[in-house]
Amino acid sequence: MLSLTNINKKYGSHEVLNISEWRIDNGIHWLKGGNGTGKSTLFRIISGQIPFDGEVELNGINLKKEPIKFRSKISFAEAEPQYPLFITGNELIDFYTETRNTQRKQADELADYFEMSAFLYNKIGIYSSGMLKKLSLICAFIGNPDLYILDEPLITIDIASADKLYCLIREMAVQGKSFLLSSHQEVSSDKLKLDTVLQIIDKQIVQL
Ligand SMILES: Nc1ncnc2c1ncn2[C@@H]1O[C@H](COP(=O)(O)OP(=O)(O)OP(=O)(O)O)[C@@H](O)[C@H]1O
Repeated sequence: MLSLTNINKKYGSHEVLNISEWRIDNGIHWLKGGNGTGKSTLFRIISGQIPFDGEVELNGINLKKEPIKFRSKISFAEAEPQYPLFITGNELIDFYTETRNTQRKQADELADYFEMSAFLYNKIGIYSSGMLKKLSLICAFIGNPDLYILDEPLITIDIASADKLYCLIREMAVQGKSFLLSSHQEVSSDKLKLDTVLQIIDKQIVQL
């Protein structure tokens, strides 16, 4: 499903990742690990957000050769989402709906599901951190990608919302969608059946 080949990422002279070969199949994958090991950097590479040396392929689509097609198959929710504070949740959702070429109905159902509908007319600047996180999760689920990358999806959301997120991930995995998650909190096996648990050790991805 997802493969990385000869990935090298440096910030200046600081080398963060050096991965010769790595691949994962469809499923739910959890990337754990300590602060600064390179999880967010890896996610930004896979989602085409930052420059890097090497090749990334998702279901046979190469990120560098077919960037638009590749991006349509992937969705990425940042650990700490940052949006313009002067737009409303609705305006952000409209943007995602339009760029992902999908119906607004899907986003409305997601907003209801995460109990965010009442806040979507408000400007993002007045959102609480949990509301902002839920908005970013709603945006991540808009469209029909093959792989969802969720960086620290559990931070700042309440227990009920976390349970809803687990439930949504389980349902979508049954439909054949794949997930790459990071979390500093343990992901308990009764909430999610993980296919692999991964960690970045010495700039490489290791399966635990
Ligand atoms: N834009 C950047 N410029 C310079 N260095 C960076 C940049 N982004 C990340 N780094 C460095 O790269 C390393 C990996 O950072 P990254 O954010 O990928 O780690 P992480 O595993 O996601 O950490 P955390 O668990 O704390 O979120 C760190 O040493 C960090 O300081």
